[in-house]
Amino acid sequence: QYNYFKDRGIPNPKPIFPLGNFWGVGLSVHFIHRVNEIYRQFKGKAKICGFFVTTIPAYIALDIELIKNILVKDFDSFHDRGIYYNEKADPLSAHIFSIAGEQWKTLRQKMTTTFSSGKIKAMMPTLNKISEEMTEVLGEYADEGKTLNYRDMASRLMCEIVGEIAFGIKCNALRDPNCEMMVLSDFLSIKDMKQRVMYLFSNAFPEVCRKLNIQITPKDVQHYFLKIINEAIEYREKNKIRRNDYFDMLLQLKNEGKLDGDVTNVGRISHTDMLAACFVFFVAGFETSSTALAYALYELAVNQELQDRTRDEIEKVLSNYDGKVTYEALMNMNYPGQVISESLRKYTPGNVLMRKCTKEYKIPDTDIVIEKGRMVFLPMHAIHNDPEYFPDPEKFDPDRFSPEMEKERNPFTFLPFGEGMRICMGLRFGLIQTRLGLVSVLRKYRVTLNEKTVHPIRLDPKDVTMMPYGGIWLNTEHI
Ligand code: HEM
Repeated sequence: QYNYFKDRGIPNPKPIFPLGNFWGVGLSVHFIHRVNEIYRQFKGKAKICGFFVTTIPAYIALDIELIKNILVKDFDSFHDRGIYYNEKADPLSAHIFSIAGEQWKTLRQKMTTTFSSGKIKAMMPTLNKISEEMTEVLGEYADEGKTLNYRDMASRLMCEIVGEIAFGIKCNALRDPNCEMMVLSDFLSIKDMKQRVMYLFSNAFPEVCRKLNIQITPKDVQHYFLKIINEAIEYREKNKIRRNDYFDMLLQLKNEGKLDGDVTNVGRISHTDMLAACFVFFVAGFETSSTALAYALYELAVNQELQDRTRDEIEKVLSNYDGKVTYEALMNMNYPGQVISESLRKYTPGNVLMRKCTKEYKIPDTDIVIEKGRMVFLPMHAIHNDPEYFPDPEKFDPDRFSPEMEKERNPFTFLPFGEGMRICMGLRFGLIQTRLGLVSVLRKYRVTLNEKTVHPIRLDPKDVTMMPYGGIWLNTEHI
């Protein structure tokens, strides 16, 4: 089995039975560090290399042109992510991030309009109310001179937003770090060994697992989310409640097949689609946005000059909007936007993009043929930290994203939201909520590094997300 790549003339790091190239991953080595090591070992020597997830061969694309082809030009051969889902046994798993083929295409077409700028604008009053509550909580920490784990606070902010916007409930995460949704969010880290083995197994043998009706969403998570979503559907339908939130839009799609004010009828979504669409907001939007915000604040705490510049730019832009944090004001915040981009570069929350080969694929100008069914990983965190594309990659430098610098760069070297037909569906919303978080903190407070933070940051190897070991502890001072 371990001769798979050798027989095909494709370079690969030496595997050792039975874990292949996964020894230590999830225990002493973070998954992304192993991928980065392999990228650095073979980059420049080949367009693609192989590695073994236990005994299963998978690819890592090393060449930017090949990455572009996989994501865009040859999408036809790579339209799925190869993630296990099971509509019947595990309805929450069948969300748009995981589902495949025609089923994905139809649902994506129906759901695209839910993230238009007009729809997000309508959600701004709710977002502003939540950010004001966070500002109040931070004020209490500032008054008492207590340090705060901003990695956790960023998650609590995003949890509160997801609760209100996607589930129509107030989960009180800003005041209560142990609220149910926050506690359950732990499953996203896949730290539990049994859960990790289940993920590996179900993605390696999806057909077997489908036949056996294997459920990968933990039972307590499934129970909680099905309950709150079904209750909210019933309550809103019975009482004819209308609100400007994502949940309302999904209800419109479920019941009418189109959104209020839209002319085109895109077709109704099923009840199961609705359940999974609420859940995907949590799975795809919560951890990513909070990671981007927390690391941006960490870097600005380390570099006070950058923090002052960011704050000045925020005030300058807001002065054109009567000091109000509107959708347009957030979209026009160029430098704070660059700070978020730099955070997404250095700490890329979606650290590898995944594609499953859905139709045999010959890599242009080579003899290499990728078989149908094989997984290909696109190592975006490694590319974002490659000195060839981002000189001195350890340096946090938002000027890398000035319009002039961006023009000079191959756009496929910076893909924090992915690219092509499966690009992040919540991109605009993700940017808005992250910028809103940054603005809300910096307008009123100065953050400085507390000695409790492990500095420089080390990732927690047991976590699949970009979780900093020990948290990001910052002091909060009134401006
Ligand atoms: C800063 C915040 C965010 C980042 C960095 C991010 C990143 C990503 C990445 C890397 C992907 C994979 C793209 C690919 O494979 O080409 C993705 C997909 C996705 N994201 Fe986001 N995301 C963010 C926020 C959000 C939010 C707020 C939502 C809200 C629902 C969301 C929903 C999705 C969905 C549904 C997909 C799957 C799209 C599909 O397969 O058709 N994301 N995101």
